[in-house]
Amino acid sequence: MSNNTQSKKESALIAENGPWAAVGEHPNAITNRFYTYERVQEIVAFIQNIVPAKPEVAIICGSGLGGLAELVVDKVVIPYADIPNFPRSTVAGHRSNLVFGILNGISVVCMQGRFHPYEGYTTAACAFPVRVMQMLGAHTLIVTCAAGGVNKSYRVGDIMLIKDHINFPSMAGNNPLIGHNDERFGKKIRPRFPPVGHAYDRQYASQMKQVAAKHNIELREGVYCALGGPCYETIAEINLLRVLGIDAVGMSIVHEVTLGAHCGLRMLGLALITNKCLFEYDSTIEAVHEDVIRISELKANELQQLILDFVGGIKTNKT
Ligand SMILES: O=P(O)(O)O[C@@H]1C[C@H](O)[C@@H](CO)O1
Ligand SMILES: Nc1nc2[nH]cnc2c(=O)[nH]1
Repeated sequence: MSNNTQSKKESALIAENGPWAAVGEHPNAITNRFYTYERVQEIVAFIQNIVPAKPEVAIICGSGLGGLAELVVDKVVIPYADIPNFPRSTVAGHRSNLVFGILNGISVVCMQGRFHPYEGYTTAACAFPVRVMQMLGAHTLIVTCAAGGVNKSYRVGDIMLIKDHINFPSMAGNNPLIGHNDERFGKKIRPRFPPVGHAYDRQYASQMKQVAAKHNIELREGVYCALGGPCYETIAEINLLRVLGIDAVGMSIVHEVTLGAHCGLRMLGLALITNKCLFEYDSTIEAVHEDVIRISELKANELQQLILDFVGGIKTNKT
């Protein structure tokens, strides 16, 4: 059936039966109807056939930060393209691999490449791999990303521990949990209205601060906000974000953390400040993705050191 015929049929259905016939037609609801619990189970079974060992920690690598996965030993690499119904990353600085193995003594799975809404994926599609990784056995999710520094005191190359986030897409009605709430995702019953006020684990945050202090790495702590992208921000937008108390701005993480909270993961977030945001109209510097990747790769070692040490300190969960 052509798209046109399909939408004519849907319109006729709504005209005949009222607006409730459209329930479930939000793009995220459609995605969630596709990535059902059973489909996630199928993907998990496919992966377990290749890698029987359970990962404990899931790591999502941000722009230019995929090198972390190279530190994994006893590695098994599964290209996204080989996994049934798995999306592919289309952005420079993001490879498209799931990397399994051991990182500083703990079993991990790394997403070497993430999905962003500006690539054309719904936020539900961008985030659904979090459910896959949780179902594979992960109890912890570490999200990393490149971000622009909104806080005027931040410098290029700073690493920010994410204390909290502002999910602008969700505030505008684009939350990855829109649609049917399948209570089976996660170990407990997952609620229709999950709390996210403590999505970033406070104990993990203080452990990360200790790791940074040990390595003499200055760690900022602040609020990350996600916008839809792919444009970088206007000067007026940056000034607005600053008034709102936002420290760093990016185009990812928040939908992943939302699903992570829904399925009960303990989470830690790190943003690498790859560029200073524009505040002044007479400034001539503009953000460019090539610079974002260059700075990420330049500072990757520090970020990797932090994560390596941090995961080494996570108590193995044998339950
Ligand atoms: O995947 P992350 O959030 O690290 O990537 C950021 C946001 C855009 O994808 C890109 C812009 O340069 O970097
Ligand atoms: N939205 C946004 N994302 C980024 N990712 C890296 N730098 C930036 C930035 O300045 N703005």
